[in-house]
Amino acid sequence: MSNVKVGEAGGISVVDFAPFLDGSRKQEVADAIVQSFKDIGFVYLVNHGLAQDKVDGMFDWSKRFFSQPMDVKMLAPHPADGAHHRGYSSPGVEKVVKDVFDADELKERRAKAPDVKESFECGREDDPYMPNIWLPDGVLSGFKETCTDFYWACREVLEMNFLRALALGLRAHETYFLQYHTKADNQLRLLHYPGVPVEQLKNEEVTRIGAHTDFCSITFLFQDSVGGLEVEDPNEPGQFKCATPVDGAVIVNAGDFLQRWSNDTLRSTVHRVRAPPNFASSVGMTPERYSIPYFCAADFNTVVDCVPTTYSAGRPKKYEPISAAQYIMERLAANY
Ligand SMILES: O=C(O)CCC(=O)C(=O)O
Ligand SMILES: [Fe+2]
Repeated sequence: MSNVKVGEAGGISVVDFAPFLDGSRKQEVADAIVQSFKDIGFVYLVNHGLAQDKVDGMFDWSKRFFSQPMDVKMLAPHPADGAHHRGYSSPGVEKVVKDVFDADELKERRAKAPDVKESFECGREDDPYMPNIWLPDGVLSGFKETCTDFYWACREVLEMNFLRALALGLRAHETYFLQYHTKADNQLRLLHYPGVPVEQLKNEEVTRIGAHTDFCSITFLFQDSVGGLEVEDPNEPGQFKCATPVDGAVIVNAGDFLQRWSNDTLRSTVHRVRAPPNFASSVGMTPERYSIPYFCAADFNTVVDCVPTTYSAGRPKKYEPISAAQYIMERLAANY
């Protein structure tokens, strides 16, 4: 029988998700995913179930959105308050950092090397904490519908099935994580990295996205063919490997909340976006790049304790129970 692990990119396993979806080899696929999350915190999934034309369609709309003049995009402005993460952020507004909670230090770092990217964020329509911020009716008609449709497709096809696999791989009940992800407190993010001089990226005058970890439970990431995503080697801190684009694959990674939830069994690994590998040593401009992360969080107000199979007398719990809201709000507020 063929292997469920069908390849590797940047030291990260490429796993065929089809035998999970059709039920033929669920445990085997689940084990391969969890092994990769234990080793490096990332996994590529092929045959993940989300139709390629849906993904392509979302990228097309993302390009249409970002190619609008600034005054149009600013009709759906991200609020100044970083905790309300919706709408459009122009280049340089957000600086993704890790463990910087001091406002002055954040300001200093942002001034030194702005993240040269623009983004658009949305969530479920009925989110009581973070209402969506759309363009006014009649402006770029179809954009909202496409985002909403893609949001729910990621929820139903990717998140629901992946959470089942994760639980099985951790030898918990298959529905263990589902019971904490009932509300779809997720976030769809469209990202555009404009072309910048390679030189400026190399000497870190500007960054695309600085080294960081995600803070939710899991992230699904679609990237175009440009490249530049790098993942830290957990065995060699400070060394990054290229997570090169793999045709038809979605990259999945564990966030800080899942690492904590799994009592540090699964890793939330530092990653960043730099110049694409084939441009790293040349002069001129890097091509622009588009990516689409989909962040999944546990129900905001439900307190979670460590996954029962991840602690024992010999491996005690390292963390107190916490809700996603408490955890995420602290982290979000620090990024703005
Ligand atoms: O653009 C990418 O490939 C990575 C984006 C990312 O890491 C993030 O938005 O958290
Ligand atoms: Fe990230």
